[in-house]
Formats: sequence, structure tokens, C-alpha cells
Amino acid sequence: MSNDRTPRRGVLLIVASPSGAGKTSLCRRLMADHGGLELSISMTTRAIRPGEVADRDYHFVSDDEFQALIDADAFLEWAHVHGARYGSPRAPIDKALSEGRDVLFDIDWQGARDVATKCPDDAVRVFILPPSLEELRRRLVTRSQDADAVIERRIANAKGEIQHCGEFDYVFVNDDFDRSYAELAHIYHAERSRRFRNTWVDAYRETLLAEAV
Ligand SMILES: Nc1nc2c(ncn2[C@@H]2O[C@H](COP(=O)(O)OP(=O)(O)O)[C@@H](O)[C@H]2O)c(=O)[nH]1
Ligand SMILES: Nc1ncnc2c1ncn2[C@@H]1O[C@H](COP(=O)(O)OP(=O)(O)O)[C@@H](O)[C@H]1O
Repeated sequence: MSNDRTPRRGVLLIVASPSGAGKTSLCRRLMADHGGLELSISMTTRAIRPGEVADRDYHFVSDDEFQALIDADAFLEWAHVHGARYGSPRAPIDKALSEGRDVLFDIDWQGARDVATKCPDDAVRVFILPPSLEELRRRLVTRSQDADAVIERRIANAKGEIQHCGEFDYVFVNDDFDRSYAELAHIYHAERSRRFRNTWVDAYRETLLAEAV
């Protein structure tokens, strides 16, 4: 029997959380463990942080460049978040899906809602809650990549984001990192296995049924 598991229909796995809850760390590990998963690298008008790498973490662009991309309909979705603009470029997503790969998004609730409206069968939305707002602050301070005023703004925005967690398909609390990672990986594996995504099964079944026994 062939080991070919194509064609298949890709998952658009969206991970959202308030800033500091741990979504970037969880997404990085999921990417490292799964070769068939492509990270959607967003465009943003916010400043680059210490430790970030341009075109790996984000494509950093000016306001004018971002506007030109909106005008060219180059985003699957975009939104204002924490005073900057962020968007998911359409072309790499279309390419990954056409090649049968899955796409991982680290985007906010507005982007999650938009992608789920545009791609209702393929979007899978995961929301990550912090154990407490006090712990959220501790993580943002420990990460030490943002100025105090930026941290305060993110904490102030956290409640607004948490209010939207009811719109998501899956929600869990990121207390213990390894346990949370296992939860995210299980969600991804289960969603990948859904029958309608695995269109190769039709041909596989016929081969099995034709096998002489
Ligand atoms: N709608 C949307 N949100 C995004 C996109 N890229 C990042 N975000 C969200 O913007 C928020 C701020 O991201 P960032 O500046 O990296 O801060 P962090 O959440 O502290 O890592 C987070 O909620 C991200 O998930 C995007 O392309 N579209
Ligand atoms: N389960 C956890 N327990 C303790 N610290 C964590 C946990 N998950 C993530 N962190 C730390 O919290 C900080 C914020 O995590 P990050 O992944 O950057 O969050 P986000 O992308 O949601 O803003 C980082 O320093 C990260 O190492």
C-alpha cells in the first residue's frame, strides 16, 4: 500500500490569547515538532523588539506600506491591535493550502473571527487563557521585551480580549507549559484527522477493497 497521504485539505489553526499568555512559545514548539505546518508570518506596523528577527517573527513595514497592501487586497485579514496594524498576507496561505499543508496563525480575536467567517470549514480557533492577570503581568515583565507603558497597555487590553474566548472552538489555561503544549498538539492532531480533510482516503479505501485475500 502507498504511504501517500495526499490529497488532503489543510487546517487553518488559529491560536489567540491576551499578550503574555504564552501563545508565541506554544506556537513555536508546535512548528518545531510538525514539518507540515506553515506559520503565517504577519505584517505589522509595530516596532521590532529586541530578540525578534525581521521576516521570521514578523514582516515589519511602515504605515504607508501596510496601506498599500490593504489597497492591493493582499491580506486574508487585518486588524488594529494595541495601537498598531497587523495583517495575515494571503499569498503564502493560499500556496501552503494548495500544497496540502496546514497553516498556523498567531492572531487576535478580530482576525480569528474574520478567518472563521471567510473559511468556515477550515478555520480551527484555539484561545489560551492565563492562570490569572497577576501571572500575565509577571510573564510580560519577565519577558522584558516591552517598555512599562507598553506592558500596562497590554494588560489593560487583556480583559477585552478574554471577553471573546466564547467565540473559539477550544479554550484552555496555560498554567503548566508542557501540559498546555500537549493540549494544543492533541487539538491539532485530532483536527488533522477529520475525515473530510483526508480526501486521499477515497482512493485508499478502493485499493484496500480491491486487495485479494
Ligand atoms: N488580526 C491579527 N492579529 C495579529 C496578527 N499578527 C499578530 N496579531 C496579534 O497582535 C497581538 C500583538 O502581537 P505582538 O505585538 O506580537 O505581541 P504579543 O501578543 O505580546 O506577542 C497579538 O494578539 C497577536 O496575536 C495578524 O496578522 N492579524
Ligand atoms: N506555562 C508557562 N509558564 C510560565 N511562563 C510561561 C508559560 N508559557 C509562556 N511563558 C513565558 O511567558 C512569557 C510570554 O510568553 P509568550 O509566548 O511571548 O506570550 P504571547 O505570545 O502570548 O505574548 C515568555 O517569557 C514565556 O517564556
